[in-house]
Amino acid sequence: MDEQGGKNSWNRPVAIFLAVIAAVIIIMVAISVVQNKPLHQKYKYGIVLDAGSSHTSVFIYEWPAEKENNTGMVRQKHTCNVKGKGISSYSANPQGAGASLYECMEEAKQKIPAHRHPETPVYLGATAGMRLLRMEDEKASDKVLASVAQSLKSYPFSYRGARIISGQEEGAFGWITVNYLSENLRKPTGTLGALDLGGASTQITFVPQQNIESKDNSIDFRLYGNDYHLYTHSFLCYGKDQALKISMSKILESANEASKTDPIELRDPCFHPGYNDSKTVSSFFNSPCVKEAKPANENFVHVGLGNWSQCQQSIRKIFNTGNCLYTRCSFNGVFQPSVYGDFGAFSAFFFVMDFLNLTSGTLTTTKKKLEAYCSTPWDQIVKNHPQVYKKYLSEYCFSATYILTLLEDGYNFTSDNWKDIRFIKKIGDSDAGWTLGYMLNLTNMIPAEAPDTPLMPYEGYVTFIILFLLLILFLLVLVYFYFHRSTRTAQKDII
Ligand SMILES: O=c1[nH]cnc2c1ncn2[C@@H]1O[C@H](COP(=O)(O)OP(=O)(O)O)[C@@H](O)[C@H]1O
Ligand SMILES: [Ca+2]
Repeated sequence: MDEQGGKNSWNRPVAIFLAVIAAVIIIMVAISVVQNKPLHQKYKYGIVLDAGSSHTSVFIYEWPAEKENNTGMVRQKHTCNVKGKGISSYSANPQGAGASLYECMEEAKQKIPAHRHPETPVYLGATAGMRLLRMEDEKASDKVLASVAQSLKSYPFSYRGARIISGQEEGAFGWITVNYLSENLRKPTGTLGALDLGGASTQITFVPQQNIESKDNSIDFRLYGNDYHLYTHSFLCYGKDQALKISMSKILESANEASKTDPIELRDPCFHPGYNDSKTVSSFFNSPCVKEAKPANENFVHVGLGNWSQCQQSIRKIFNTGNCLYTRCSFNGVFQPSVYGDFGAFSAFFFVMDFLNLTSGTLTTTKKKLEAYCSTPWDQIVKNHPQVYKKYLSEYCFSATYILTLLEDGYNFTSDNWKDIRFIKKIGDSDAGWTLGYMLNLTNMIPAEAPDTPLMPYEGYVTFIILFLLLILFLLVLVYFYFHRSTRTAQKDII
């Protein structure tokens, strides 16, 4: 009896003690696991309106509420294209600019949960169309901005301003967008240059290897603890729509001098053979980019010739490659270091090259394909693409020739580094463009210093806790057997 009693008096309290410890640990761990579980993912939202020269787009972004400062966390949730032309086209009717935003802003109200509306920032940035309007008529551009501001304030979001952004901002924020989306910013690996082609301006931004000789072209950022020294330039009037106006006005001027016919015939190598359309002179002598004297005749006939190499010759005339006061220039006396690294080419660079299936291939094969395309008769082109908006369709030969000339003769890309240009629309779910970078900057979502090591994700945390629990149980079992054995040894010794 004594022996039994001796064994029990050792084992039972130890077993009870260990069981209590195990129960307490299990309960604590269970509470901790339940408490740390993200209830359900909470999102925050931001809205940016890209008021471009040709049209306005509304971008809605979303990101997990607790992860604002991590790279790659913000994604595009929705886009809406505002009906009609860009806001600068409302100069004679400014109220129309604000009213035009109605449908897309109503859509934004539907897409963003109502309880988030008051804290959702909304920004409008206007680009080159409004820069040109401001140059021509500052009062009119102020009225258009006031009209869109008034409209945006009438929505339940947090209005944060409507302004004309500078060319440097447009270039730099495009660069931030593509590098944020490619998750290049927290790694020591290289960055992606940004090439943006709009209707009224074009931007080039990259981290150069050479010194930046003009301070207007230099922008510094400190992002996630890394310093970036960027080269950027925005060429006003060198978007594809303004470039077409300049190019046509130059051909028209010489046609006007030579021709006695009325209306004048504008024989254009950049349009397809068989293309023939009556146009008015005022429809393109209506921009501060066009410097040529306006011909007296109001009407002219636009006749296509479909000659790619002549087209390129005529486009070259709009790039002035002399007069460089620096060690190297792109054109019009603008300093540019040699292009370096990979580039993402987006917006109209993508629309045009994608439509013509020219997004891959060498510079030589690209030129060959384009030559064949430009010489295809207009009726054949229309037959092949019955759905496509005729204005876009008629201009693709010009636009693509312009793109090749800008990249090769303007920015000095060569057949060797042509492959470094990637024509892209999106990275992941989000469009490449300046809007995302603009919002990230204004909401301080890219910190200058790298955030502390991110918290362990929930799944990792659960695994860690389970392993910890197994280890504790294993130790308890070991302790139990240790006492069990020492009790038995003690009993044997007694016997
Ligand atoms: O599907 C398309 N095919 C060809 N061009 C397009 C398409 N969608 C948009 N674009 C062109 O892209 C350009 C966009 O320019 P945007 O309106 O952003 O001007 P900005 O950036 O100079 O202010 C315009 O020239 C527009 O015509
Ligand atoms: Ca644009």
